[in-house]
Amino acid sequence: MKKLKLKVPASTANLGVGFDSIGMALDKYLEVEAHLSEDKQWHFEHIGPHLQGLPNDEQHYITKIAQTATAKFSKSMPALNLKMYSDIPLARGLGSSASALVTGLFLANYFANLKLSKYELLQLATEIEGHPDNVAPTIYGGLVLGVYDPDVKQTDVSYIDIPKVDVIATIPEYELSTEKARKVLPETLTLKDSVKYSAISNTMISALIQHNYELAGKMMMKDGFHEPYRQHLIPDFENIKELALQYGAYATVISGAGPTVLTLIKKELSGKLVRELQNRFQDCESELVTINRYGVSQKIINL
Ligand SMILES: Nc1ncnc2c1ncn2[C@@H]1O[C@H](COP(=O)(O)OP(=O)(O)O)[C@@H](O)[C@H]1O
Ligand SMILES: N[C@@H](CCOP(=O)(O)O)C(=O)O
Repeated sequence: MKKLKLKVPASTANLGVGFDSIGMALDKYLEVEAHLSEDKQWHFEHIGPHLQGLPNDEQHYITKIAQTATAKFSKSMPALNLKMYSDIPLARGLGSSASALVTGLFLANYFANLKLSKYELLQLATEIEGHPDNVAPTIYGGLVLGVYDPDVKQTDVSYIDIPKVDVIATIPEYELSTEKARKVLPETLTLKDSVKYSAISNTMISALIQHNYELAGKMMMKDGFHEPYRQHLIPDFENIKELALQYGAYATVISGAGPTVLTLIKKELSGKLVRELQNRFQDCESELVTINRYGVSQKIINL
């Protein structure tokens, strides 16, 4: 019997101005061990606090994704026995659903023998998710920029060096589903505003490439695509940002759809700030997170 082990990273999307387009993989993981189920039924064992309450049968999101992927190639997905552990809190803006989606696709790829490359898996992942900002870094690692064109179902991605900064995630104890946080966004933007915010986004990326973190940070905090509409859903956001900027942060932005708040800061200053954030915002968990460079990893074990 063969067992597949997956280690699937979390991600932080948007980085302020890169709505639905920019994301970075983080060293927090969904870890999965899977083998064929003897009784041909799906079984899930969820370990740790974050996965409690998820279904333990074929209603599971991961099962549905695996079945969707295999059906697309006219194959059938065998039932699996899965053991999962995660340190990615759900519905906090750290890409837990993208990690689950990528898990489902990698399981389908291996157990239904689809033989898809990472590039092809990314195409599939983005087609399901609708935007590549979480799934692309989750699959490839690092900082990824991407665009999905639904008319031709094509995703193109590009990479830049990971920023040489420390990253602090301030994670509230309450959940905010991406679905809810997308409902507060406007349907349209004027041409004038679209030009302004894409110019800000372009400048942010160029500054990141040049390791000019002061300018990149300044641009990140000028977002007009999503942050102004979502801030009211995260009552501590402005106070966290004010404190971080007092402590010398380059930028503080909403991570993904929130409610996690992400701060980029010089390595020399991050320790002091993370302790102060923990002290001042005791209902949140503030932690230093490192950037994951390699994306999802998989190992096959012969039992
Ligand atoms: N490991 C997982 N297995 C199954 N479903 C998951 C898993 N992780 C996340 N999900 C689903 O995704 C939802 C959270 O997705 P979402 O609102 O997009 O937030 P985020 O992706 O920012 O954590 C969860 O409530 C759950 O339904
Ligand atoms: N671009 C999306 C990203 C959602 O990320 P998540 O981690 O909150 O699922 C959005 O901002 O809606």
